[in-house]
Amino acid sequence: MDSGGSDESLVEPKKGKSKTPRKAKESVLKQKEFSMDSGGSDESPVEPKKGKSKTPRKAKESVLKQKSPAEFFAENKNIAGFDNPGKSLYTTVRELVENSLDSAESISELPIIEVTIEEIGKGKFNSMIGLIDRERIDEELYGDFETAKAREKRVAKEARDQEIQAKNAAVGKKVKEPSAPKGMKGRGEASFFRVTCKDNGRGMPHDDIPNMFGRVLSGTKYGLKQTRGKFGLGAKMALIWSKMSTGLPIEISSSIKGQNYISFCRLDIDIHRNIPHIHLHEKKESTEAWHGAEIQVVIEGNWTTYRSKILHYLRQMAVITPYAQFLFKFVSDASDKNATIKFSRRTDVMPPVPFETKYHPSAVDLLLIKRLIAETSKKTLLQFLQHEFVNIRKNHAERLIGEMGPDFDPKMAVKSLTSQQIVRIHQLFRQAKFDDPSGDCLSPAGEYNLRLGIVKELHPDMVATYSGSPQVFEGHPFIVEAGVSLGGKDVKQGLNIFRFANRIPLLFEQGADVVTRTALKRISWNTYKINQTQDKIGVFVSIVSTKIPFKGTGKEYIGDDISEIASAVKYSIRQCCVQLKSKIVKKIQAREQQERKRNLSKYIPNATGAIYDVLKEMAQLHGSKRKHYEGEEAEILKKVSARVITKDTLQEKLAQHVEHVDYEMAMEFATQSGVSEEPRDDIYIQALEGANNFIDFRSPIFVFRLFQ
Ligand SMILES: Nc1ncnc2c1ncn2[C@@H]1O[C@H](COP(=O)(O)OP(=O)(O)OP(=O)(O)O)[C@@H](O)[C@H]1O
Repeated sequence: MDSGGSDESLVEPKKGKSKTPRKAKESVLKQKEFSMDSGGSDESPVEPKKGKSKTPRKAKESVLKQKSPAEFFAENKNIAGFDNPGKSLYTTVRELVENSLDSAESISELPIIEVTIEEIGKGKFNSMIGLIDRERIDEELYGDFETAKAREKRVAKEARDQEIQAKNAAVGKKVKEPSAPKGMKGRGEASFFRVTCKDNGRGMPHDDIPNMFGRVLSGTKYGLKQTRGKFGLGAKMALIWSKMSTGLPIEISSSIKGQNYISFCRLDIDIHRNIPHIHLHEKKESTEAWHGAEIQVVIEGNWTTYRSKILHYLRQMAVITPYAQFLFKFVSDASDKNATIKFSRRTDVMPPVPFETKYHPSAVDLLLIKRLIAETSKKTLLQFLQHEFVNIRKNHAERLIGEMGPDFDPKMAVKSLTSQQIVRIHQLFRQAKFDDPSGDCLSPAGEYNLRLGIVKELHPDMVATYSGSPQVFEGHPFIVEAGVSLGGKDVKQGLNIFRFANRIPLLFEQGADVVTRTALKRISWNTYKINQTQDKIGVFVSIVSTKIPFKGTGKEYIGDDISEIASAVKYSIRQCCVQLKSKIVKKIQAREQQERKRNLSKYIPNATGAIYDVLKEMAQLHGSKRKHYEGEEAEILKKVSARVITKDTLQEKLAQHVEHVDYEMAMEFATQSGVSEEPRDDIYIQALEGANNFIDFRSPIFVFRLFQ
């Protein structure tokens, strides 16, 4: 429990690097600077004073105060996706799962992730924190207290409602869910959950763990790299929420490949100072060869209302990361609520690991240029331009320096640049033209994975996918991939939209998202023979980038205001629609033709009857010499008289002909709509023995002969 900030357990945050030397550049722990956050250093020139400023002021509201980032996010937790207990349970699961995926992928390990949500009853929770369960004494104090009169009224109303429902059910009308009784005051009983997430990822350096989990805005993913995490916030928000709702600390176990111990850390966060507050931090002997992390946090939540969202999230995550294995468990004292769901790995093909890239000159602002100058190891301006940015080669850098003016020189010390000179560089970066960043550093899900996911998830009748080439917004490369499906199981009529950003499923704030808006407003589905309201349309769009322009830190949607992204999304969806259109048109044509042939069969008896009557009449005329026929006609009439051609033979021939045409149409139909929908024919491989130097693949309708 929170010991109220005992000094012995406080870890002095280490700026930037931990003691342990690390090789991998991308895992260097960084913290975002905040003026308030002095990191506990005594040299800090301005000690933030809580409460009052020196100047005496009368008006209370004008008292100057500062907040730490942890305090800010604790007070505004909704902007990080922690709006209410249910949503907080969902966001906690997703933050932990996304960290696990990032971690396993960063070492090219096929992810194996186990998520357990254990429901903790009030009694168990109280005993965990050493609180004695108390019986209610004064019932009237409680929000759910009802007077005898109110109870009577409620029971009568419930009885009336039940009667109406029974009547409705009897006449087949839709039965409404009974609403919760009104008039309850208070927030009701809280539900508590222990959330555990275990992975087989990179693990964390022992000394960095406290800052990674106990200092808001610290993480290893601030560089320009496609990662799910970005803000250095998610895990800390789970801890802040646990501190706010249960007061319990977070527990982290971690081991790095080749390490012979497991780091264990139990900590909470000093919200006012934004530093970790360590309860226990130790190295345990390890006998197993496990590497990865296991994070455990106890929070208030609401499983009933967010169950489907959490499962939906995991299912969609399994769609976009089919190379990962997820095991989800819900454990409760009520055994009928228990559930175990395994999302098995469906492919071993993992997209390549995205790599860190440098800034594009058009993506930097003044502040960033200053930071890059302060951090660079390069000595001269020329080296700085050439090595700290993408798409500036040596001679290009020289030309740019020439353009900056007479007080610039390729050999000048980059650290000696004045503020004005930096502004000049910035101005030139904005005006000059540079090649677009290549997008090599990105790792999209891939058309194959996307298609696999769609087919697995929706079992559609038709699907088309498209993978766009890298594009750029504000100097950041991005790639859009899309899939459009028609039909399938559990798909509602109209548009069913599935959004992914840096391989994270986005489930909330759908209405304002660029994908939803594009699909709803900018695609004229009719043009592609798709009925926007009647057809069951699945629209999948996955965007990857070194910077996903999420609205808010909750990573719930991408706004519709970045024209480059909006038009790339539109283009990708349209490309899928174009592919679908040709399939749809052919399918319609084939179906119409097939229909025509079937109609023909229907008329065979009448048609043959009529023809045969005419032939018989003609044969009689020909036989009685009242009319003379020659050649082929005479031959036919002779066969009619000899009863070689009868009504039955005619009918048979006509039926055979229609059957034949129908078969051809069916074949064409099968080719167009995919073999999976048609009965399959076996094909046979000829035995290898024998003198032949070829292998035949035989089917009733074709033979493939492969020569050796
Ligand atoms: N399961 C894990 N395995 C390895 N490292 C982890 C794991 N979970 C967290 N970390 C480390 O802790 C850091 C902080 O995680 P946190 O979730 O707070 O932020 P983030 O993932 O960097 O960004 P975001 O707030 O956008 O999710 C990460 O950058 C990562 O280095």
